[in-house]
Amino acid sequence: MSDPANAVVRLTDVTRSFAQGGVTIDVLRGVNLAVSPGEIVALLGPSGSGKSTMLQAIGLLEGGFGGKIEIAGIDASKLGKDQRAAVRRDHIGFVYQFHHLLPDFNAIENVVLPQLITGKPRTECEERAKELLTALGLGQRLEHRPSKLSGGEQQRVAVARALANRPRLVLADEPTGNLDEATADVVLRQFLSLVREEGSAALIATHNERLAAQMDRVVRLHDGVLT
Ligand SMILES: Nc1ncnc2c1ncn2[C@@H]1O[C@H](COP(=O)(O)OP(=O)(O)OP(=O)(O)O)[C@@H](O)[C@H]1O
Repeated sequence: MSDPANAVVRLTDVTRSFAQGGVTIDVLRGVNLAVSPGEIVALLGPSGSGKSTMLQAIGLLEGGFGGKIEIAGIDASKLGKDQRAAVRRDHIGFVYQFHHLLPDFNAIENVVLPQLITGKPRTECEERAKELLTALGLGQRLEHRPSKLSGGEQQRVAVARALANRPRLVLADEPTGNLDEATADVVLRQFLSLVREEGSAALIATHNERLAAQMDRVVRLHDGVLT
């Protein structure tokens, strides 16, 4: 399914090591991956295998990586901090295990804020926020603050926020890991269906084989490489 010619993200021999207490741990030992436009890829691997480290690398959140990371054809290893932030803003949406919503803002406002940064008029941002939240079944929760939402609802707002700027790539780190099994199923189904509708590509880290089976492709991180 991957087409290396127009990959949304391409990793070539990506490495990452951490030095701790005089010992060096090689977490990523030469990761290669290409994700096609619109493709949804599950990233499986046991705890500590480096899934979060890999997502942080792709999200251009941290330096210190070896190899090459290209996002939408842009070689990120050649970019400075501000340029990396611009690539992140223009092309990437994130969903984390914990929602990280702003507690003093309601659902709509949490989805509007990342859009305002791009300079879009507020009314347009609000329309987009409403559209996404309604598609996720939150049409009756638009004005609720995070503390007034259930865990599954909070996570759905986080999904809407990640998709707000129409990213070409969505990165998700255990997006339903904090939810009970039944809620996780519902939220993941809605998440995948919206990502498909929007045409974004996605790389979703999970421990859960059953959830991974709902995605287009599964890659496994083991001993620092993908299999
Ligand atoms: N900043 C850091 N400094 C030192 N070691 C780190 C750092 N970040 C991650 N590690 C180490 O890298 C390894 C991989 O961690 P990572 O969080 O990427 O794994 P993971 O597969 O996401 O695990 P989990 O599924 O439990 O979240 C672990 O051994 C971890 O201790």
